[in-house]
Amino acid sequence: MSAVPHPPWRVPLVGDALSLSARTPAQSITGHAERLGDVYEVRVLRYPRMLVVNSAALAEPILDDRGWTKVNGPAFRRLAPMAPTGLLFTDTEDAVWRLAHDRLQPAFSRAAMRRYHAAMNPVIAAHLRRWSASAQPIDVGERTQDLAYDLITRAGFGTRLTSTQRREFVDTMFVLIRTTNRGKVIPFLDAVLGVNPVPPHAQALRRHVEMVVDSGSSEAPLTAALSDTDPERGAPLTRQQIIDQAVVMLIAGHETTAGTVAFALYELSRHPEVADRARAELAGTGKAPAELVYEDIAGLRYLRAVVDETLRLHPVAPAFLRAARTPATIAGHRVTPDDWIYLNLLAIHRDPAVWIDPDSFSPDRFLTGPAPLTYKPFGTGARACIGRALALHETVLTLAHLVHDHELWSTGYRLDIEEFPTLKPRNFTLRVTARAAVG
Ligand code: HEM
Repeated sequence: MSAVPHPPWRVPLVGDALSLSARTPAQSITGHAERLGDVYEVRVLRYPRMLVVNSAALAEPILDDRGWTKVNGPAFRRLAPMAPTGLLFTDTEDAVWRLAHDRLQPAFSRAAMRRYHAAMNPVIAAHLRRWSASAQPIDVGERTQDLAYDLITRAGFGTRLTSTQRREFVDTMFVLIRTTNRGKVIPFLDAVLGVNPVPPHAQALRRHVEMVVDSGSSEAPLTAALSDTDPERGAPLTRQQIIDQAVVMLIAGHETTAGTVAFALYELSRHPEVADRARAELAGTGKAPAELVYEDIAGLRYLRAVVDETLRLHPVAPAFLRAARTPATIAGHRVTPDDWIYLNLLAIHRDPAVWIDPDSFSPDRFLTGPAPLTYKPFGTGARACIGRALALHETVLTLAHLVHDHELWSTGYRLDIEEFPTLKPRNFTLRVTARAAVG
């Protein structure tokens, strides 16, 4: 059995830390693929050995929950103390994961999606009016984040926040991620110290989340699901569990969709012909975006393909981790249940064995048949994203408003991807004007 390749500069005790960028870990892990191939090993300090899987063929069997299970890597481990029972952080075998999952499921049903749709439409229209009222190019990262946070608090919880309150949450979250991410200063310092404290900002963040939950409307899907006590779904959630789930919903439910809308805007601004086709599709509905009802969104197949293609090229959650349930092999290399397997979507989604011309932005590829099994921007199996339907609906609806009512003007931006920890275009600016105002 041959040795598994690894990045250059491996150092005793420190391992491969010198070959990884603490600022852009996912991109630096991917950067080694060209030289090291479809599978290679990364060792960092006392963390388990990690096998990076870059090809669709090697990834496919690992997507099967029967042989493989989710593990939480360093990023999740650092964030877990702020919401210990949160859906994202608990083990599948942990009873609280099943309980919270079953309680939250109705918040993503078709009936719930109809409610989100009705609540989201006016919020999106109001934000976009402000985008196009700006004479200057807008900071897309800031604007998409503000919009996505407004959407999840209003449509999900029925809580109306001021822009200052929204800014406070987003700022606190950034500081929290930055301070828990001490690895950005000294890579993987947590691993050396073996500590995982609850930083002071976590208290401020939890207080904000408590306010969102307590001022929510019982009609709103997430508030209703979290406070539901139907014994059919098991024990009611405790106050701590409710706040933990709300922390996860508010963070996972806005960071990711904001990044996806931002990447879609980046691609649309570079491909005006794609924006024109999406516009033509919308014109075919005979309705303005604000008049679209929930059922109309499923008919916007081209716009949905734009979102699918955006998430293929720019999976905002760039990887997920698995471990073998029993000893197994990957490309002839033995792995044990203690190893971490890093399913690298940045590489798997561009595997030339599966995708024609993989680096080009071509939504049409999603119109010709089902996506390959290894297209997994929302993860897989029991631990796949619970918010997938909401995220897709929200992104398509936002883009519908954007392309129908606005013109996008490139500022010549060159893509630079930030990891925080989800991906987004760094310092991306764009000019957005109302279409009626275009002369
Ligand atoms: C484009 C937007 C989104 C993307 C790309 C995305 C991606 C993902 C991925 C890849 C996972 C699996 C992580 C793993 O296996 O370790 C996940 C899990 C999760 N996502 Fe999302 N997500 C998005 C939006 C949302 C939204 C809108 C919500 C909630 C409102 C949400 C809530 C969650 C939760 C709670 C989990 C954990 C599920 C569990 O472990 O049972 N996500 N997401």
